[in-house]
Amino acid sequence: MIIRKLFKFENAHIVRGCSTVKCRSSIHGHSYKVELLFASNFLDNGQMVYDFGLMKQNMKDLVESFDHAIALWRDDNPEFVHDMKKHSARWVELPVSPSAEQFSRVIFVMIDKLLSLTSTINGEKEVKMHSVIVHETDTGYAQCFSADAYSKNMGKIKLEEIIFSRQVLNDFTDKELFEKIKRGEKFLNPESV
Ligand SMILES: Nc1nc2c(c(=O)[nH]1)N=C([C@H](O)[C@H](O)COP(=O)(O)OP(=O)(O)OP(=O)(O)O)CN2
Repeated sequence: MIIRKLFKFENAHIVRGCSTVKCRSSIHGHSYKVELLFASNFLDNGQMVYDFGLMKQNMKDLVESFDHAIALWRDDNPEFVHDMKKHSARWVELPVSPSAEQFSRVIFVMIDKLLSLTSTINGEKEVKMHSVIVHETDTGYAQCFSADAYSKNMGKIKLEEIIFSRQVLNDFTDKELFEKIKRGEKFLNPESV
C-alpha cells in the first residue's frame, strides 16, 4: 500500500542552462507542492502504514526548510550566490541546480535518511520511501524514485553538501535536526502527537 502526505512551500530560484529563457535568466518563485509517498505491506497498531501526524514533525520541518527561501546552486555565478546570501536571511545552497527534478531528489535523500534513522514505536513495519513528487506549478511536476535519488548520472547528492542558512536552521523545531541527521543520530518517534 502507498500513502501520501502533501506539504507546501514558497521558494525562489533560477535554473541555469534550461531551455526556458525566463526560467534561466530571472529570479522567480513558485508555490511548490511536495508529496511524500511511503509504501509498506503492513499496518501499524492504528491500522495505518505510518501516521500522517508523525510526518508533521521533523519531516515537515525538513521540507519546509525551503519555505520563503531562495534555493541556490553551488556552481552558479559566485557573485550571484554571495549577493543572494548577503541579502536574504533564508537560503539553501544545493550541490545541484534547483529544478523540480533536483528538488525531488534532494527531498528524497533527506527524508529517506531521516526515515532510516527513526525508530518507530507503534507497530509500523518495513515502511519505505516510495517516491517524492515536487509540483513546481499547477501543470508541471517531477517524481523521484529511489533509483533517481541515488543516481550518479543525475549528480550525487551528499547531505554534507546541502547547506542551510543560519535563519533556516534556527527555524527548525529541533535546531540540531540537520546536524543530527548528518551525524547519523537515531530518532525515536513520540508516543502521541
Ligand atoms: N522539466 C522541467 N522543466 C522546467 C522546469 C523544471 O524544473 N523542470 N522549470 C521551469 C521554470 O522554473 C518555470 O518557471 C516553470 O515552467 P512552466 O511549467 O513552463 O511554467 P508556466 O507557469 O509557464 O506553465 P503553464 O503550463 O504555461 O501554466 C521551466 N521548465
